[in-house]
Amino acid sequence: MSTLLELRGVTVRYGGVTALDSVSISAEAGRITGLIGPNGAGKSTLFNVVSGLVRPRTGTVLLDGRDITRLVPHQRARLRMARTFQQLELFGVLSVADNVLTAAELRRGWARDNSDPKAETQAALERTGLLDVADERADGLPTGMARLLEVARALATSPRLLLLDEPAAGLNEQESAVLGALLAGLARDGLAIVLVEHDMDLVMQVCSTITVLNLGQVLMTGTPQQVRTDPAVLAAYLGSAPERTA
Ligand SMILES: Nc1ncnc2c1ncn2[C@@H]1O[C@H](COP(=O)(O)OP(=O)(O)OP(=O)(O)O)[C@@H](O)[C@H]1O
Repeated sequence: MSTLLELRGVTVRYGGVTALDSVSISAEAGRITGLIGPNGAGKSTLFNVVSGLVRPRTGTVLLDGRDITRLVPHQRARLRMARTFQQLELFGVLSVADNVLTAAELRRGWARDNSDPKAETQAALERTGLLDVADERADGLPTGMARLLEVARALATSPRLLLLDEPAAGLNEQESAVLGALLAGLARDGLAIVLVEHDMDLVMQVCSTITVLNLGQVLMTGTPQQVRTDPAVLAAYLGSAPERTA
């Protein structure tokens, strides 16, 4: 598998707070890379650095070997990276299908190919199991489906890198399992996925590699099994998430 995304020595400071301290992490095509850590560890900041919303004080962001550190967000999106947010960012009054179509049309606007936004929308809805609710208003969806819609919208831009910020927040066990199966399938199709998630069962099940951040630093990078049993990780969580699944 080839490395698609690489961060090298990325440091971000907000005033006196070091949100990321010389962080290096990579994500490969065809794999789900987990990014976990206690609240305030720097996970959202790292996503902001990758998507271009925050410029690092030092360090480099590479996509497919190309230095994209200085590109602004829309330039990066055109390089086919998509992101979902912790807070749902749907257009509530639009239908499920129109939420996805909006993204597919945006993509059509910048991509120089003859993709059909309607067909892309259909495919994304089918992939995420939302065809049956295509005509419903987005703000009427239960949380589980709304999270899937966020993923569908990201998929409609035909990404090769997908950044997911807590996609399982508010989902029950069964919905998380559906999401996990969807993400595993997307990775099998070649997508590089970076998953920030507090649902440790999901993270441990679908990720091939996990990086643990704590107070802006990489505590460790390893397989789920290595992370689950690492004393420093357990200490950082002070008896919370990871060891529950051990
Ligand atoms: N815009 C900002 N201004 C000042 N400090 C910030 C800003 N954004 C984040 N921080 C600080 O940077 C650190 C990292 O925050 P970040 O939101 O990246 O962590 P996180 O791991 O995503 O946390 P959570 O799991 O709670 O979402 C925290 O100390 C946070 O208070």
